Amino acid sequence: MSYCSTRGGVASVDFADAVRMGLATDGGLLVPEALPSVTPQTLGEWRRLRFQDLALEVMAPFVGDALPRADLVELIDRSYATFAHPEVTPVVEVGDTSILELFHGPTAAFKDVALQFLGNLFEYLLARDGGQLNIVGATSGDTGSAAIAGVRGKDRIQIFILHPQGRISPIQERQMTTVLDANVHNVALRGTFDDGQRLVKALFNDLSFKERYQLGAVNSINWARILAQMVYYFYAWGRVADRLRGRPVTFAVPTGNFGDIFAGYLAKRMGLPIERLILATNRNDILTRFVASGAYATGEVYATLSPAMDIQIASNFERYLYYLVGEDPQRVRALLDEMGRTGRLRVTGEEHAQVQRDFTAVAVDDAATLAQIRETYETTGYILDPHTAVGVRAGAGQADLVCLATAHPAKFNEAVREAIGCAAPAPASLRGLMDKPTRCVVLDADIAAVRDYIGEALAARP
Ligand SMILES: Cc1ncc(COP(=O)(O)O)c(C=O)c1O
Ligand SMILES: N[C@@H](CCOP(=O)(O)O)C(=O)O
Repeated sequence: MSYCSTRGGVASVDFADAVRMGLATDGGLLVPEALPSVTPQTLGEWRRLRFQDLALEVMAPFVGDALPRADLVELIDRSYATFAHPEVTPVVEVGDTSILELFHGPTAAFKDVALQFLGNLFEYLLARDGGQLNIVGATSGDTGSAAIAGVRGKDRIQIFILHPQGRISPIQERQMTTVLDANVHNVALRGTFDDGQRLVKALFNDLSFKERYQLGAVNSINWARILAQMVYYFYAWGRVADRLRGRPVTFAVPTGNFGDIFAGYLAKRMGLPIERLILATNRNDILTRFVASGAYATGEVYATLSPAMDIQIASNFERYLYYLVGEDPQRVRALLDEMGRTGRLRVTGEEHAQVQRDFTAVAVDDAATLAQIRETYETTGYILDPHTAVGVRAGAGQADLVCLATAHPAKFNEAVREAIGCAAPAPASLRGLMDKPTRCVVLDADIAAVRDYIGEALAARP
């Protein structure tokens, strides 16, 4: 399997190089040169596989010859052994809604599904091929701690995580800043998540800096993130397939950077019978407006009760554009140039009609988020986290629905308390964090400040 860039400047890269490259060197995002198809017969065989065996089947064609199959098996088994649930990502019935629980990993959010795997994959590639990796990532709260948990204490890896100061939940902040391993560097940025993501991309686009410091990516710009996230769409379908009796499934996906729902989109393109993908946003509704109007136009970022989705520029939107315009890199470049010049881009009427066939988009504000947490609790006793509540609300009334539960509610107990008057019990991984010592620096959202900090931190290493 080979990978190419959405902007046409990189081609024929194998899986291992795609993972190491992170952002493509032409500024685009790496995508498979051809997507494998899954036949109904294969789906039938996959239906009853346990999560780890299914992960192997889904991932193997994308990994190709870059890793021996036995090594991939070992990586997958080790990555999911850290999950607290034997099924890894179970589907539970809550009233008449199926909830795909993605929060049983070490940091209690869906990011663990990909980042436990990616951390082990980086370690494997470095041990096999040599070299060092200096990870630079941006987080709106969950990627950061999951990435840190994936690589803390690992040889040959340093990790720098930028989070927006004061814009993530207290628990999310502590999950990162209480990790005191020498290879972990937390930065609170005076700015928004979008500022952090812009800086990370600027550092990757500075090719001499990227090469000199051997930068690696843990955000969903890294293809391995999307690949690992595809697995649970197949898994969830397998869990509900008997009940559906041949009807296609609909997924509701709380969306910010568009990585999670994009994985579902690719699963559908591969042949998974998905009727609708419901794109659920909070008040930061740039994607919802795009689906409604065909115009993607940035606006102000609002702080909401689902802060991990307080995002304007969704990284993986570029990957979707690539498929929407018929895998034409020139067209992708033209649309992105328009975006760069004017702050907005517009697709054609025909493309817009396709967008509306691909997604149903719903924006859910904080009041409706709280109402959903309350309603679900009162009718079923189940506590939703605010991001999941956005998805459940957006999917209300849809038949054959599976909602992705992207975080454990105890990560957002301020919102949970406001909704139901009590807190969600915390899993062991979230207990005691507020009493631990922390380490973090505060920087301006300025490329020179971040570049200097990384250079100095790496120079100071023994
Ligand atoms: C809890 C939670 N839900 C949903 C999302 C949105 O996912 P994505 O950015 O892949 O669209 C995020 C952040 O990515 C998150 O942390
Ligand atoms: N919501 C995310 C934002 C980063 O998204 P990613 O999927 O590209 O890593 C977070 O929690 O950090």
